Amino acid sequence: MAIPTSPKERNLNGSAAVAAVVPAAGRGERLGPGAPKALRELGGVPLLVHAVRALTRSRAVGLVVVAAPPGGVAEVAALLDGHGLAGKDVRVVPGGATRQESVRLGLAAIPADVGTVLVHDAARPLVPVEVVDAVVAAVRAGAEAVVPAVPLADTVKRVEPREPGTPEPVLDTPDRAVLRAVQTPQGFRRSALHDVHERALAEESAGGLPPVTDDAGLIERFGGRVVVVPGHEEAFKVTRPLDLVLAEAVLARRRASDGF
Ligand SMILES: Nc1ccn([C@@H]2O[C@H](COP(=O)(O)OP(=O)(O)OP(=O)(O)O)[C@@H](O)[C@H]2O)c(=O)n1
Ligand SMILES: C[C@](O)(CO)[C@H](O)COP(=O)(O)O
Repeated sequence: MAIPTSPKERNLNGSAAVAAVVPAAGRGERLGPGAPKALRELGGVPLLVHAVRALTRSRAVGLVVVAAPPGGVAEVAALLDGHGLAGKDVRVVPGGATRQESVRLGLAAIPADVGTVLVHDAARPLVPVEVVDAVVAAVRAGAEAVVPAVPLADTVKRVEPREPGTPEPVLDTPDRAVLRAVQTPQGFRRSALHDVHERALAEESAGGLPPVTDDAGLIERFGGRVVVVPGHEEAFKVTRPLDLVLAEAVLARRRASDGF
């Protein structure tokens, strides 16, 4: 799949019109023992490189800030340069102890005049560029926060959690028609995302709420509005070993159809 070389969109002063934060500092415990998940390979290439390439295929994305495992900034920067991303505006900063903190640290490295920010998991290596562009378009059309999502294939039940292996009482079965499985990149008006991360940080010192699992959750927590746009089944997150098997199959199918 060729990466278009069209010029990136810039603001009047030449800065990136859209910037993306890629939280990549997780350990990947659910994937099993090994390197940090972002550095695990898919088709011989680290997941992080696939994820950054997926973002840079969008003409709109002019800057990518990667939140790397703490202590791994130089290694990640060298890795990205070694995979043909040296010419792109890709910066690397140390991530944090949670995904929320990693995003906040990545956001802090984005110039103040960038108006639209994406947040995309390094663990979602195969997101099609059409999803990236659709999220950007929805933010540009006025949405404060936008998440790509897909309908659920399984029924979902709310339970009373118990220790692993102990049967869990079912509380209810939400109507699947009103549920969506949320993906990334999530898109935001930069000011909105910055404000909610700062508010969450301020509340943390006062024993605030637990970290959110997605950035749109912070917008909701502080009363903002989030809208869903269609995601894509290939934008799944590599979390467990079977996900890597699926990702290899998807990548092989793409390479076969693209002739390389
Ligand atoms: N402290 C953290 C934790 C997670 N992430 C990133 O957030 C994304 C989604 O998180 P997840 O899939 O949970 O990754 P891990 O935390 O690495 O996985 P696990 O929970 O299995 O350890 C990943 O790209 C991960 O690198 C991060 O930047 N900083
Ligand atoms: C942000 C996310 O990918 C949306 O589904 C998801 O919440 C990340 O969860 P994780 O446990 O940090 O992987």
